[in-house]
Amino acid sequence: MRKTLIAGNWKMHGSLESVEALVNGIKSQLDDNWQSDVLVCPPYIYLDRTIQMAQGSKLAVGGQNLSEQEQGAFTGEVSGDMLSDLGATYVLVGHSERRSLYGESSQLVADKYAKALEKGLKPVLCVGETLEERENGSTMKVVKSQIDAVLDFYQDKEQGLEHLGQGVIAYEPVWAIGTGVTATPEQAQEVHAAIRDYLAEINQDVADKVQILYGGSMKSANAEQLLAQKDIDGGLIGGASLKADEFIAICKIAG
Ligand SMILES: O=C(CO)COP(=O)(O)O
Repeated sequence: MRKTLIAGNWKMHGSLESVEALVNGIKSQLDDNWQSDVLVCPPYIYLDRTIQMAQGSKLAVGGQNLSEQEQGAFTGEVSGDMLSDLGATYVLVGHSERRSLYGESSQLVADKYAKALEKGLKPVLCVGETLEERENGSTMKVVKSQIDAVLDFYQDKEQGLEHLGQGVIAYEPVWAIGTGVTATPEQAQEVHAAIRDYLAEINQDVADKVQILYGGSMKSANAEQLLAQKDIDGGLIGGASLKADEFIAICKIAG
Protein backbone atom coordinates (compact mmCIF):
# COMPACT_ATOMS: atom_id res chain seq x y z
CA MET A 1 0.00 0.00 0.00
CA ARG A 2 1.52 3.29 -1.06
CA LYS A 3 1.27 6.32 1.18
CA THR A 4 -0.24 9.49 -0.25
CA LEU A 5 1.74 12.73 -0.38
CA ILE A 6 0.14 16.15 -0.76
CA ALA A 7 2.79 18.71 -1.68
CA GLY A 8 2.44 22.46 -2.13
CA ASN A 9 4.82 24.25 -4.48
CA TRP A 10 4.63 27.93 -3.60
CA LYS A 11 6.84 28.93 -6.55
CA MET A 12 7.91 32.62 -6.35
CA HIS A 13 4.95 33.81 -4.31
CA GLY A 14 4.54 35.40 -0.92
CA SER A 15 6.10 37.71 1.63
CA LEU A 16 7.30 36.99 5.15
CA GLU A 17 3.91 38.09 6.39
CA SER A 18 1.87 35.98 3.97
CA VAL A 19 4.11 32.93 4.45
CA GLU A 20 3.70 33.10 8.22
CA ALA A 21 -0.05 33.43 7.85
CA LEU A 22 -0.13 30.50 5.41
CA VAL A 23 1.96 28.20 7.63
CA ASN A 24 -0.12 29.13 10.68
CA GLY A 25 -3.30 28.48 8.70
CA ILE A 26 -2.07 25.06 7.55
CA LYS A 27 -0.68 24.09 10.96
CA SER A 28 -3.85 24.97 12.80
CA GLN A 29 -5.85 22.57 10.62
CA LEU A 30 -3.32 19.75 10.23
CA ASP A 31 -4.43 16.47 11.67
CA ASP A 32 -1.65 14.16 12.84
CA ASN A 33 -3.91 11.18 12.21
CA TRP A 34 -4.07 11.73 8.46
CA GLN A 35 -2.70 8.84 6.50
CA SER A 36 -1.11 11.10 3.94
CA ASP A 37 2.13 13.03 4.25
CA VAL A 38 1.98 16.80 3.83
CA LEU A 39 4.79 18.88 2.34
CA VAL A 40 5.26 22.53 1.42
CA CYS A 41 8.05 23.95 -0.75
CA PRO A 42 8.48 27.67 -0.08
CA PRO A 43 10.91 29.99 -1.89
CA TYR A 44 14.45 29.52 -0.53
CA ILE A 45 14.35 32.79 1.38
CA TYR A 46 11.39 31.62 3.49
CA LEU A 47 12.62 28.07 4.08
CA ASP A 48 14.23 28.75 7.42
CA ARG A 49 11.15 30.50 8.81
CA THR A 50 8.81 27.83 7.47
CA ILE A 51 10.92 25.02 8.92
CA GLN A 52 11.04 26.72 12.31
CA MET A 53 7.29 27.20 12.29
CA ALA A 54 6.62 23.62 11.14
CA GLN A 55 8.66 22.08 13.94
CA GLY A 56 6.67 19.69 16.08
CA SER A 57 3.96 19.27 13.42
CA LYS A 58 3.59 16.69 10.66
CA LEU A 59 4.27 19.34 8.01
CA ALA A 60 7.41 18.55 6.02
CA VAL A 61 9.31 21.30 4.24
CA GLY A 62 11.31 21.08 1.02
CA GLY A 63 13.22 23.20 -1.47
CA GLN A 64 12.02 23.99 -4.98
CA ASN A 65 15.43 23.39 -6.52
CA LEU A 66 19.06 22.70 -5.59
CA SER A 67 22.47 22.97 -7.17
CA GLU A 68 24.05 19.93 -8.75
CA GLN A 69 27.37 21.25 -7.41
CA GLU A 70 28.85 20.42 -4.04
CA GLN A 71 29.93 23.94 -3.01
CA GLY A 72 32.02 26.82 -4.27
CA ALA A 73 31.91 29.80 -6.61
CA PHE A 74 28.38 29.34 -7.95
CA THR A 75 26.72 32.69 -7.36
CA GLY A 76 23.02 32.50 -6.63
CA GLU A 77 22.96 28.73 -6.17
CA VAL A 78 21.88 26.77 -3.09
CA SER A 79 23.44 23.41 -2.26
CA GLY A 80 21.90 20.20 -1.03
CA ASP A 81 23.99 20.46 2.14
CA MET A 82 22.46 23.87 2.84
CA LEU A 83 18.93 22.54 2.45
CA SER A 84 19.68 19.60 4.74
CA ASP A 85 21.42 21.89 7.19
CA LEU A 86 18.22 23.93 7.61
CA GLY A 87 16.11 20.83 8.10
CA ALA A 88 14.49 20.53 4.67
CA THR A 89 13.66 16.92 3.89
CA TYR A 90 12.45 17.06 0.27
CA VAL A 91 13.45 18.96 -2.86
CA LEU A 92 11.77 19.39 -6.24
CA VAL A 93 13.97 18.65 -9.24
CA GLY A 94 13.25 19.29 -12.89
CA HIS A 95 10.06 21.28 -12.49
CA SER A 96 8.87 22.21 -15.97
CA GLU A 97 9.42 25.90 -15.20
CA ARG A 98 13.05 25.13 -14.43
CA ARG A 99 13.35 23.09 -17.60
CA SER A 100 11.64 25.55 -19.94
CA LEU A 101 12.47 28.97 -18.45
CA TYR A 102 15.94 28.24 -17.06
CA GLY A 103 17.15 25.73 -19.61
CA GLU A 104 17.60 22.77 -17.29
CA SER A 105 18.33 19.71 -19.40
CA SER A 106 17.33 16.22 -18.35
CA GLN A 107 21.03 15.53 -17.78
CA LEU A 108 21.32 18.44 -15.36
CA VAL A 109 18.10 17.34 -13.65
CA ALA A 110 19.60 13.86 -13.19
CA ASP A 111 22.74 15.40 -11.64
CA LYS A 112 20.51 17.36 -9.23
CA TYR A 113 18.46 14.26 -8.44
CA ALA A 114 21.59 12.31 -7.51
CA LYS A 115 22.98 15.20 -5.47
CA ALA A 116 19.73 15.44 -3.50
CA LEU A 117 19.83 11.74 -2.60
CA GLU A 118 23.49 11.98 -1.70
CA LYS A 119 22.58 14.74 0.76
CA GLY A 120 19.77 12.81 2.40
CA LEU A 121 16.99 14.79 0.71
CA LYS A 122 14.04 13.10 -0.95
CA PRO A 123 13.94 14.36 -4.54
CA VAL A 124 10.60 14.86 -6.28
CA LEU A 125 11.38 14.31 -9.97
CA CYS A 126 8.97 16.34 -12.11
CA VAL A 127 8.19 15.04 -15.58
CA GLY A 128 5.59 15.91 -18.17
CA GLU A 129 4.86 16.81 -21.78
CA THR A 130 3.86 20.06 -23.47
CA LEU A 131 0.55 20.42 -25.30
CA GLU A 132 2.32 20.07 -28.63
CA GLU A 133 4.00 16.86 -27.51
CA ARG A 134 0.68 15.46 -26.30
CA GLU A 135 -1.03 16.37 -29.54
CA ASN A 136 1.60 14.72 -31.66
CA GLY A 137 1.40 11.54 -29.59
CA SER A 138 4.78 11.73 -27.91
CA THR A 139 3.69 12.02 -24.26
CA MET A 140 5.27 8.76 -23.12
CA LYS A 141 8.35 9.24 -25.28
CA VAL A 142 9.00 12.55 -23.50
CA VAL A 143 8.20 11.23 -20.03
CA LYS A 144 10.33 8.11 -20.53
CA SER A 145 13.29 10.16 -21.72
CA GLN A 146 13.04 12.39 -18.64
CA ILE A 147 12.99 9.29 -16.43
CA ASP A 148 15.75 7.59 -18.43
CA ALA A 149 18.11 10.48 -17.73
CA VAL A 150 17.92 9.64 -14.02
CA LEU A 151 18.09 5.86 -14.56
CA ASP A 152 21.12 6.29 -16.83
CA PHE A 153 22.96 8.42 -14.29
CA TYR A 154 23.63 5.24 -12.34
CA GLN A 155 25.64 2.20 -13.40
CA ASP A 156 22.72 0.29 -14.87
CA LYS A 157 18.95 0.59 -15.03
CA GLU A 158 18.43 -1.75 -12.07
CA GLN A 159 20.61 0.47 -9.87
CA GLY A 160 18.99 3.54 -11.39
CA LEU A 161 15.58 2.29 -10.39
CA GLU A 162 16.78 1.56 -6.86
CA HIS A 163 17.62 5.26 -6.62
CA LEU A 164 14.43 6.38 -8.34
CA GLY A 165 12.57 4.35 -5.75
CA GLN A 166 14.12 6.44 -3.00
CA GLY A 167 12.48 9.58 -4.39
CA VAL A 168 9.07 10.58 -5.66
CA ILE A 169 7.90 11.10 -9.24
CA ALA A 170 5.51 13.92 -10.09
CA TYR A 171 3.70 13.78 -13.42
CA GLU A 172 2.91 17.36 -14.34
CA PRO A 173 1.61 17.86 -17.87
CA VAL A 174 2.92 21.30 -18.84
CA TRP A 175 -0.40 22.24 -20.47
CA ALA A 176 -2.20 21.75 -17.15
CA ILE A 177 0.15 23.86 -15.02
CA GLY A 178 -1.34 27.17 -13.96
CA THR A 179 -3.88 27.03 -16.78
CA GLY A 180 -6.96 25.86 -14.89
CA VAL A 181 -7.11 22.98 -17.39
CA THR A 182 -6.64 19.81 -15.36
CA ALA A 183 -5.87 16.48 -16.99
CA THR A 184 -8.97 14.33 -16.68
CA PRO A 185 -8.61 11.56 -14.09
CA GLU A 186 -8.47 9.09 -16.99
CA GLN A 187 -5.76 11.03 -18.84
CA ALA A 188 -3.67 11.30 -15.67
CA GLN A 189 -4.21 7.65 -14.67
CA GLU A 190 -3.19 6.51 -18.15
CA VAL A 191 0.21 8.21 -17.88
CA HIS A 192 0.73 7.21 -14.24
CA ALA A 193 0.03 3.57 -15.09
CA ALA A 194 2.31 3.77 -18.13
CA ILE A 195 5.12 5.17 -15.96
CA ARG A 196 4.64 2.37 -13.43
CA ASP A 197 4.56 -0.25 -16.20
CA TYR A 198 7.73 1.17 -17.67
CA LEU A 199 9.50 0.91 -14.30
CA ALA A 200 8.05 -2.56 -13.71
CA GLU A 201 9.94 -3.75 -16.80
CA ILE A 202 13.08 -3.19 -14.70
CA ASN A 203 11.82 -4.22 -11.26
CA GLN A 204 8.19 -4.87 -10.36
CA ASP A 205 8.72 -4.49 -6.64
CA VAL A 206 10.23 -1.00 -6.83
CA ALA A 207 7.65 0.06 -9.43
CA ASP A 208 4.84 -1.02 -7.11
CA LYS A 209 6.26 1.05 -4.27
CA VAL A 210 7.23 4.32 -5.94
CA GLN A 211 4.93 7.27 -5.27
CA ILE A 212 3.69 9.04 -8.41
CA LEU A 213 2.03 12.41 -7.77
CA TYR A 214 -0.14 14.33 -10.19
CA GLY A 215 0.33 18.08 -10.67
CA GLY A 216 -1.44 20.62 -12.85
CA SER A 217 -4.41 22.74 -11.72
CA MET A 218 -5.28 20.35 -8.92
CA LYS A 219 -7.71 21.89 -6.43
CA SER A 220 -10.24 20.70 -3.88
CA ALA A 221 -12.95 20.57 -6.56
CA ASN A 222 -11.12 17.98 -8.69
CA ALA A 223 -8.80 16.31 -6.16
CA GLU A 224 -11.21 13.57 -5.15
CA GLN A 225 -11.53 12.10 -8.63
CA LEU A 226 -7.84 12.42 -9.38
CA LEU A 227 -6.75 10.90 -6.07
CA ALA A 228 -9.21 8.03 -6.51
CA GLN A 229 -7.18 6.74 -9.46
CA LYS A 230 -5.23 3.58 -8.77
CA ASP A 231 -1.81 4.91 -9.73
CA ILE A 232 -2.16 8.50 -8.45
CA ASP A 233 -0.47 8.66 -5.07
CA GLY A 234 -0.91 12.32 -4.26
CA GLY A 235 -0.64 15.79 -5.68
CA LEU A 236 1.90 18.50 -6.39
CA ILE A 237 -0.12 21.66 -6.09
CA GLY A 238 0.75 25.17 -7.17
CA GLY A 239 -1.92 27.89 -7.04
CA ALA A 240 -4.28 26.04 -4.73
CA SER A 241 -1.51 25.51 -2.16
CA LEU A 242 -1.27 29.26 -1.52
CA LYS A 243 -4.55 29.32 0.38
CA ALA A 244 -4.50 27.39 3.66
CA ASP A 245 -8.17 26.37 3.53
CA GLU A 246 -7.94 25.13 -0.04
CA PHE A 247 -4.70 23.22 0.58
CA ILE A 248 -6.10 21.68 3.74
CA ALA A 249 -9.27 20.70 1.88
CA ILE A 250 -7.12 18.69 -0.55
CA CYS A 251 -5.19 17.12 2.35
CA LYS A 252 -8.48 16.07 3.94
CA ILE A 253 -9.62 14.45 0.70
CA ALA A 254 -6.33 12.54 0.59
CA GLY A 255 -7.00 11.43 4.17
O1 LIG B 1 3.40 23.39 -11.23
C1 LIG B 1 2.63 22.95 -10.39
C2 LIG B 1 3.12 22.38 -9.13
O2 LIG B 1 4.49 22.17 -9.18
C3 LIG B 1 1.16 23.01 -10.59
O3 LIG B 1 0.77 24.33 -10.54
P1 LIG B 1 -0.80 24.68 -10.53
O4 LIG B 1 -1.42 23.82 -9.47
O5 LIG B 1 -0.87 26.14 -10.22
O6 LIG B 1 -1.31 24.33 -11.89
